[in-house]
Amino acid sequence: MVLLSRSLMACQRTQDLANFVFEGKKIIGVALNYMCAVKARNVPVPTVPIVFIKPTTSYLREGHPIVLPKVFTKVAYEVELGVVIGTRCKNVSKEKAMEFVGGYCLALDLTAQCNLTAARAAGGSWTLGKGFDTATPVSRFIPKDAIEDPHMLPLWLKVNGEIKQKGCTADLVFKVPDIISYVSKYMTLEPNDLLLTGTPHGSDAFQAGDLIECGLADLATMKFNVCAE
Ligand SMILES: O=C([O-])CC(=O)C(=O)O
Ligand SMILES: [Mg+2]
Repeated sequence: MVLLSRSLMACQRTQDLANFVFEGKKIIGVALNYMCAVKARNVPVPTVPIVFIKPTTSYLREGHPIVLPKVFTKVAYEVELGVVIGTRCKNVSKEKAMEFVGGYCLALDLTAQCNLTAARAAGGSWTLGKGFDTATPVSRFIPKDAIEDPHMLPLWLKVNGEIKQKGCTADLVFKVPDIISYVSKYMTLEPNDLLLTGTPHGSDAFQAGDLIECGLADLATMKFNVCAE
């Protein structure tokens, strides 16, 4: 009988679950969407949302570890408010956009920084650096009614018990209706599609063996062990 280490078994279980059916058809992210992150990077404030797509195979639920791909040397955590679309929509105005929200979640937009830098330098896409299996851990679904105002929510992230990110959605450059309205000019949003609204200042690299914990107001917390592929 072959004896497997606990972390190897965990990785294999996660790989089996890479085919998790994500109930939406897409995960859409917005980059550089917190004023504190824009200031920290010393870049101009975006004039339109910087939008990217992550594959649904990157989706991960609590109870399974984040698996860092061998090909990346530096993967960063990014804690984010996730917005779950409730009703199919296209070309919606900012005024009507909130009608199409079904709920929310706490999410991580894990990002291989080395790959992003290379991709940016080449003018290429961020697909691989943000799209690997397990790159989008998400909490349980938070019903829309549980959140009166999605732009007043504190969010935080700890690595091995040490606080690394602390922000508030009041600091978003583009608010939830701005993002829905903007993206829906280009593509139909469908029920359960997930929008990642960007991360506050403080995103940095983590590694195998780490414990990542994060929270959104008093609405959701989640934690993930990290293992190497
Ligand atoms: O990874 C990045 O550089 C951009 C991003 O997703 C964010 O700001 O949330
Ligand atoms: Mg992000």
